[in-house]
Amino acid sequence: MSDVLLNEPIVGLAPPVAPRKRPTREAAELAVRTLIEWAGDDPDREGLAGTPDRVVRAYEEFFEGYRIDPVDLLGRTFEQTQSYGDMVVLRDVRLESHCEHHIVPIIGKAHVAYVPTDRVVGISKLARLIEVFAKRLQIQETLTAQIADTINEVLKPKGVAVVIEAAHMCMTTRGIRKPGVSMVTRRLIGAFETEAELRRDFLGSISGARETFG
Ligand SMILES: Nc1nc2c(ncn2[C@@H]2O[C@H](COP(=O)(O)OP(=O)(O)OP(=O)(O)O)[C@@H](O)[C@H]2O)c(=O)[nH]1
Ligand SMILES: [Zn+2]
Repeated sequence: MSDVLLNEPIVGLAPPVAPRKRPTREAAELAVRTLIEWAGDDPDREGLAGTPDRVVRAYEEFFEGYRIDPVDLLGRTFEQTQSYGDMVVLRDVRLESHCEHHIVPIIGKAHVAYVPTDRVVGISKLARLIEVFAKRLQIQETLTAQIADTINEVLKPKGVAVVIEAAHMCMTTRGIRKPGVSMVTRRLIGAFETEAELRRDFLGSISGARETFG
């Protein structure tokens, strides 16, 4: 099992939208048709006739994160009426992404925590933020860092922690073919990095974390 520690900033915030001009839908469908032919099948047979259209529509869902601005998403915050100063944890958020090397699924879960200052964010926005970065071509380290860095830069909390545990289908269905392997990445910022007790509380509060991290 890989356990990658990401305490040094390795990436800045990802651009909110893909920087490149998109090719046309027709060009994308033609590319799928080429891959079908390359795989050895007939793209004109009945069962495959609608497949380029379906694949392009599936890609729109898989990669919708390029069209959403993560900073904008976290922009709406609430002022606290009481001064809640403890951590807020969102755990076991289902995560579906695609690896940038093979474009096959990465499936797992994310745990996110932050210690608010004077403003809090709607918890659904944290789950949406995970989606925005997951619905792009990723490696798990970058995904983990982008989620944590965005929360840190937009909310400016006392601390942020992100842990992702995921299985990479490029390791289970092809290549080395090792089922049952999870990759675990984490990024701890601010109080989660400097305060051992807070870190322990967080790791203890996420399912499986105690077992994984000791
Ligand atoms: N660190 C990291 N590696 C990843 C991630 N997703 C996939 N990989 C790895 O990326 C590597 C790409 O290696 P390459 O040698 O270029 O590709 P490949 O020939 O298809 O490699 P194999 O998967 O070993 O067959 C592989 O070792 C994958 O397991 C990820 O999120 N983080
Ligand atoms: Zn891969």
